[in-house]
Amino acid sequence: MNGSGDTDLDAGASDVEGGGPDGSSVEAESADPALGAPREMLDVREELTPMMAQYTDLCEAHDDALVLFQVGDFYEAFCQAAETVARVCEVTLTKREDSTGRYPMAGIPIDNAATYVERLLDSGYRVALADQVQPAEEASGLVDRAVTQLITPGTLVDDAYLEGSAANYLAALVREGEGARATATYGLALVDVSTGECLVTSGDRTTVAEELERLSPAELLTGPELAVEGGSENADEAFVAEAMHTDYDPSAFELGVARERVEAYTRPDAVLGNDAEVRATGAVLAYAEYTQGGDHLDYVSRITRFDARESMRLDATALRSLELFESRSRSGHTLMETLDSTACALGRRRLESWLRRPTVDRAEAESRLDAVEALTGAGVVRETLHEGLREVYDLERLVGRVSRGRANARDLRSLATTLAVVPGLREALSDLEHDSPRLADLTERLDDCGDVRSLVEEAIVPDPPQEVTEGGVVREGFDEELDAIRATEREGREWVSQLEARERERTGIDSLEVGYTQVHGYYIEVTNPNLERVPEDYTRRQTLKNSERFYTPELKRREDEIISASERADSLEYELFCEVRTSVAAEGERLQALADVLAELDVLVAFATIAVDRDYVRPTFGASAIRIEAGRHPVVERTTEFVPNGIDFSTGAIALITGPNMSGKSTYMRQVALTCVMAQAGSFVPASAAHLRVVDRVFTRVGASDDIAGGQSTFMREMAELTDILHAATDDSLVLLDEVGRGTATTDGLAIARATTEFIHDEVGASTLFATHYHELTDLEADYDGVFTLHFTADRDEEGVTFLHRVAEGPSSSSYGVEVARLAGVPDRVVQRARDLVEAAEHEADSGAVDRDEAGANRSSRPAATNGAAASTAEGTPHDPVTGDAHTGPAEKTFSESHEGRDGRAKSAPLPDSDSSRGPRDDQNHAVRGVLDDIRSLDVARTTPMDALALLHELQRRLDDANQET
Ligand SMILES: Nc1ncnc2c1ncn2[C@@H]1O[C@H](COP(=O)(O)OP(=O)(O)OP(=O)(O)O)[C@@H](O)[C@H]1O
Repeated sequence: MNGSGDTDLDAGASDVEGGGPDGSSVEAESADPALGAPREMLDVREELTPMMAQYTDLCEAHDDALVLFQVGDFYEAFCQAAETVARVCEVTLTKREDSTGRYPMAGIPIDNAATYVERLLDSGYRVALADQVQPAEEASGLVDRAVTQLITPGTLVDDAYLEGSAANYLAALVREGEGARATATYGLALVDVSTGECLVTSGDRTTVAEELERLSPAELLTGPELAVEGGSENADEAFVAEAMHTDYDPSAFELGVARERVEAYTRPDAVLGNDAEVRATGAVLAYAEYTQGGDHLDYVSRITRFDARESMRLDATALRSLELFESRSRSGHTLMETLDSTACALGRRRLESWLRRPTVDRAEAESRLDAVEALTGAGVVRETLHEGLREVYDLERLVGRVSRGRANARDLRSLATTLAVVPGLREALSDLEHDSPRLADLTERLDDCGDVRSLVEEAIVPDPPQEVTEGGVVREGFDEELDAIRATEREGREWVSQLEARERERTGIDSLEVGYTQVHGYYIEVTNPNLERVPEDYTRRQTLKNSERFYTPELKRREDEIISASERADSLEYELFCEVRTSVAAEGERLQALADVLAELDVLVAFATIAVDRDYVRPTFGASAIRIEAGRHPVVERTTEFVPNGIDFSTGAIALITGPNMSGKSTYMRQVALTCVMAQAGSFVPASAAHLRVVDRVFTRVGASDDIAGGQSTFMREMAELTDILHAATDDSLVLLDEVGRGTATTDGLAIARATTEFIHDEVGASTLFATHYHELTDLEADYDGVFTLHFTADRDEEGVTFLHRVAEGPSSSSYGVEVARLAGVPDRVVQRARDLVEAAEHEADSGAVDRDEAGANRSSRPAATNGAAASTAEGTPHDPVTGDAHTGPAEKTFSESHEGRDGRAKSAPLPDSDSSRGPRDDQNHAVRGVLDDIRSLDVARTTPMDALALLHELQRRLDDANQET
């Protein structure tokens, strides 16, 4: 372990934080008494026993981690660390007493250490395993101990800690460039220490923050420039990562140091990337090395630079609301889980990566789809490939272990088993090579690494033991010297095994027995009554109650021979095993390349199998608008009898969707997005036909109730997300808006919804699905060519409402909100009262509509609509967001209604600063002046986007109020 120098954690950094993987912050490490040398031991340092002095030294050298100190079969912790271990691991707190004092002590059994270490990791600790690195019998006094592994959430390598096959990333983040954050370049590097995968990207703050969220590392290192006065920049919303935050040695982030390290991991002609990328990569590799014992990590041989624009952008909100990897519903199902019919861990990780980053390269998507199509038509081949791939072990992690010198003989046999599968896969694929260039290429790249396989199969026994130092690992015939030693050992044992019969015959003692004990070795046992018949060459070894034990000079000689042969065989076997492991490690790159092919093949086979089993169709890509026929939601259809619904954006880019609650609007919108994600990942899609265009980004603003996190009001959060969408969406984006504007007053909400639709129509052009309970919004269809309406239907009879989950053209007439309330169990009296109110409102609306039509004021003209929110609001009818009922009334009526309080009284109170002697126009001018003054006095440089939004909202409200007062 390299505990000092340039790879040491910055011990002096008092702001080093240990945050739990759950993102919870824990005390600064320097303040956590469980870390570092125990104070009570430091006080008596000179008098400490050698073992306690060793413990103190190791704690001091690894003060970023909780040190677990091997004492025989246990890992021990002392003092405050013991108290923490006892509490977190729920083990007994005991005491250790010596001449210097009594120290709290807690121990965990080494055999079962993983369970306890995991608990410590979950509590936000890094764990340093201080192992005995010298056999106890060789030590003349104190046994040597050293930290052999630093276990941190982002650098896990042991299957016992890693959750399934998912990637586990350590990330480093840096900022390059002085000046405003907005103009700086951010660099992000991630490494999965278990597999050697390394990803690097850079870009502006938003892009990099998004990638950070998308790849969701378990641990995050930040460059020193990101630590700002009063806390870390990571506290800033853009970089909220659910990762443990580690401040690492700043020198590792220095450009020169980082460049040197990155160069050691890349080919001489490799393009290293910009300074931000180099610094982030250098730092992430330095820390990865540090945790793994300080050595270069040979198996990290594929540093992949990527550009966020190469894949469909999906921010954390989109990932969450589309339930790609995490479910928010009770069913607990996700897209990943629904599509995961992969056969091996390699494939599972690749599937996750393809879904997390669907390609925007049409040729790449088409090439994957060609391969899937070829496989859908070849059931037997598919079956053969799937069965073969089921035998494939996690080759990437195996290679990682081999390369770190941590693989045991079983790992090598697993590797050989995996390689043995490859010829069969090649053969199966040879039938399909002509149908898909991609499959042909994969077949070509399927290197069975026959030399590696032969080496392992010749060297290692088929079912080797877990331990590699105790013999029984190397195969007969692999090494002449080993065979000779083993022959000696075998001969010796055979001689001993026949000794009993020989000696019985020679002495005439029928009860004579030959045996062996660990302590005394071989013996000849004679019971007391037969002692006088013992021959002269017997020497007494041990006296028991009823017998004596003896040895002969020949037995002693044979015993020494056997023991020395056995010891020599064990150590020679270990030596040979290590040689084999090193030879395999030297082929790491080839094996990783094979892993890459197997991973991809597995996903393609899985996609094809699912496509056939679930009746998916191959999507086509083109420049024209998205058209999906009889589309389904891939996850919901697994558990529900699903009603297919299509979408056709060729009639317009913006679909306004109305319909009762629970009718299927959200499901419908999500299924369109999921179809695009799946297609760009390379999968067939759940539909009868799908013509798609490559989507650069999916935006979701879905659900108003679930965003209270982050301390912002729901509405603020909703508006912030809307801001992001309106700024960043392009005409290649897909935007899902679910009830935007619901979080505020009806008038404002409708105004915002309308203005948003207009803006997307005029400025953005993105394919947009907008589910809304503001039925007034559907009027926009008449004003804008690009806007069309859809609605969900339901049957209503005396029994109540039956949702048909079927989409149809045009706006809906009613949304049956009251019936949903009834279904949900709202008391009858309330339901009945609500029905009466709805009826009354509908009645009023009907008569109003007649008036309005007669007055010729039924539709706003386009110029009026583009006047913006205030104009739209004035025209819009407040819509009950709870029942969702639509009842288009006369503009005049709506207008006056919107000024009535809940008690029905007109809101005629003057604005606080209005002068009652002034006329309405004066009031309006006064309000406008006030707004202008406020804008002028605003310090733009010091205003955050959120403050600006809030202010804008407030100013709009004031203008609205003034407008209405006139
Ligand atoms: N096409 C469909 N076929 C069958 N069941 C469906 C379909 N679409 C939705 N459902 C089911 O209907 C229920 C309601 O769907 P969803 O949440 O999409 O409705 P909604 O209109 O968005 O409701 P709300 O307005 O209350 O948010 C869900 O349980 C879903 O599983």
